[in-house]
Amino acid sequence: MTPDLPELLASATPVALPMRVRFRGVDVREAVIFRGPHGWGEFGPFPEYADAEASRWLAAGLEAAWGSWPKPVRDAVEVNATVPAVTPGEVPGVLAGFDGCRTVKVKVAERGQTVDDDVARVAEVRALLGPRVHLRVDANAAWSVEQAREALTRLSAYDLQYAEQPCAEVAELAELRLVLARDGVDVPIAADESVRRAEDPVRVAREGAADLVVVKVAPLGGVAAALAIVAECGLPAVVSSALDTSVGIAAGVALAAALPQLDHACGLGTVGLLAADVAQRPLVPVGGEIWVADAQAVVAADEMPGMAGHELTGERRDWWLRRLARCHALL
Ligand SMILES: O=C(O)CCC(=O)c1ccccc1C(=O)O
Ligand SMILES: [Mg+2]
Repeated sequence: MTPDLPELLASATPVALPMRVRFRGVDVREAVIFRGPHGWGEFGPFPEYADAEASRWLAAGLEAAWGSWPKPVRDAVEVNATVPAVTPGEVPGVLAGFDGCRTVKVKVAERGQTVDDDVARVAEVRALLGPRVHLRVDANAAWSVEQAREALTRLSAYDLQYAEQPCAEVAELAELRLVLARDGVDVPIAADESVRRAEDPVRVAREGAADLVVVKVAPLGGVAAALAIVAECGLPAVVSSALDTSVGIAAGVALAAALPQLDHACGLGTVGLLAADVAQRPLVPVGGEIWVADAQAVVAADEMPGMAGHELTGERRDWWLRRLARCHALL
């Protein structure tokens, strides 16, 4: 499943895709796209990640291009809209990129903002979409237990499906679950960073610190590895993206399609946050779903015409190719 380095470098193309909306503090998403005998793969660990962590992202890309994926057990995957930490006025424009989505994830606890900003954003989504849509929030580990208690108590007025990674530590998540239960605040807790960036991705489940787990193919080292982690966790799973191009999203769809049980919409609509994509037919939700056959078609395509005009050059290109080589050496 692992090609030698020259074989990998032969097709490796570092690209930079502009974003429609700033997300995670970035407005250009960079990644390397390559092609193996089975199709296209993506390597796009965030720039600040060290090589050991980034090499798992490479393993996932190589699984797509040189390996294979488990058999799908469903034809389509329901997808959520993802709303970055924008102002209420920007919410309609963001939602317009997510056709037919009946679940919305709203980013909260952005640095430099307040709980009032979060409440205003969540209230705007609820007001625009009505009571039938599922709303979840994602704090990306930014809150203390006390801050999470206060924020989620206020946000629970808008009926939340769950709160994703409200605090950083497993022990904090466990404590928060007890505090919310004691207060009668009905907001389930999902673990994201506690799974994808942890030494032991199953610990959060073992310690009863989450009601469900968010799983991402690239940081967990591939579809097969992520499937095994979900099985070991024994909790409901939500597949999410790492802000990938359509190539990485296709791997997420493969995971979501192979899970024995899938009861929640998945965070795989994020191509809608990009202003450009590599694929001929970008893998965005239609009617709130992505079809597994469409994801398979992206990976098997002969060409990635969207790469044209977005190839990195010079220092940035060299940086990505050197990083790719270092991570390859770690596999
Ligand atoms: O889950 C989603 O709706 C979209 C993906 C997403 O939020 C995300 C994308 C890139 C990096 C981190 C995250 C995150 O879930 O924290
Ligand atoms: Mg998250």
